[in-house]
Amino acid sequence: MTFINKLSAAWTANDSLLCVGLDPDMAKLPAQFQNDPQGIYHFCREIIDATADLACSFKPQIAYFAALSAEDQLQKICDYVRENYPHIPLIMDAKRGDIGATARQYARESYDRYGADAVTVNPYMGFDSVEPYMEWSDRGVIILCRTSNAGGSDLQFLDVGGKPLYQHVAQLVAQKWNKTGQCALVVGATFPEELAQVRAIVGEMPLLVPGIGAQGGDIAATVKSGRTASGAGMMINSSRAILYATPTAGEDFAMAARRVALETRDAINQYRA
Ligand SMILES: O=c1ccn([C@@H]2O[C@H](COP(=O)(O)O)[C@@H](O)[C@H]2O)c(=O)[nH]1
Repeated sequence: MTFINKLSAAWTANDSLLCVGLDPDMAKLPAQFQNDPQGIYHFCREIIDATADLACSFKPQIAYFAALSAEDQLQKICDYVRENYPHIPLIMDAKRGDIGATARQYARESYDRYGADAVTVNPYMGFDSVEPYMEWSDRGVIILCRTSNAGGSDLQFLDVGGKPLYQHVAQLVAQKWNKTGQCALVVGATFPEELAQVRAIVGEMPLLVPGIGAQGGDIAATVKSGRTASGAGMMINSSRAILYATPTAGEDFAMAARRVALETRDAINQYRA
């Protein structure tokens, strides 16, 4: 099954456009995980179990693991998702970008080592830096387009032949690079007008949309701007707001994460029609 088909099935099975981000920050983990050498794995596993029926995808951000030399734990987390929730797409947020020969090694890392269904990549080095990822024909290639951070405007808003660079990237990917139908784009929830522009350019192409939750993106505006005609088409990511939800009376961290994931999934669903 291809990444796009798996994603489409997960949207339907869990009635969800919510992508649960796995960004384990040691300083924010509950105390019991801070003294455990496998604490990152155990924490993420509980988050995954608590939210798997509410998510259309899981997105580990590789930096949080690499910074702590915890790649072994990332590998175990990926194995755990594939074994226990094989119908939920796993997106490796790596934002890689390099010459073709090196790109192929990065693709092997995400697809073969971690078994990810899709990986985020940077388009700045051009098509020959993205093409190697497409050799894995059943996997997804999610290309940065209009990122959620304010500084993204420094380059992504530059005028390129009468339109901003991010629109040029959207057009290039939709019309030229996506020959195999494996591509998706990253567009931040913090820029709903640009999200609508990208949707108009790319048709039904899936969009990974970070920026709700901790970054403050508006859910209603995000969904209205980015949905497809069928009310899907997006993986709307939230990481810190779910991972570090403050427990209320009688809850533990995983129950709190589930509560916030459920509220977020349902808030998104309100605007899909
Ligand atoms: O434009 C982008 C691209 C990627 N991200 C990543 O998404 C999550 C967001 O985490 P929150 O805690 O929900 O803010 C994180 O892994 C980023 O690296 C992004 O925010 N913006």
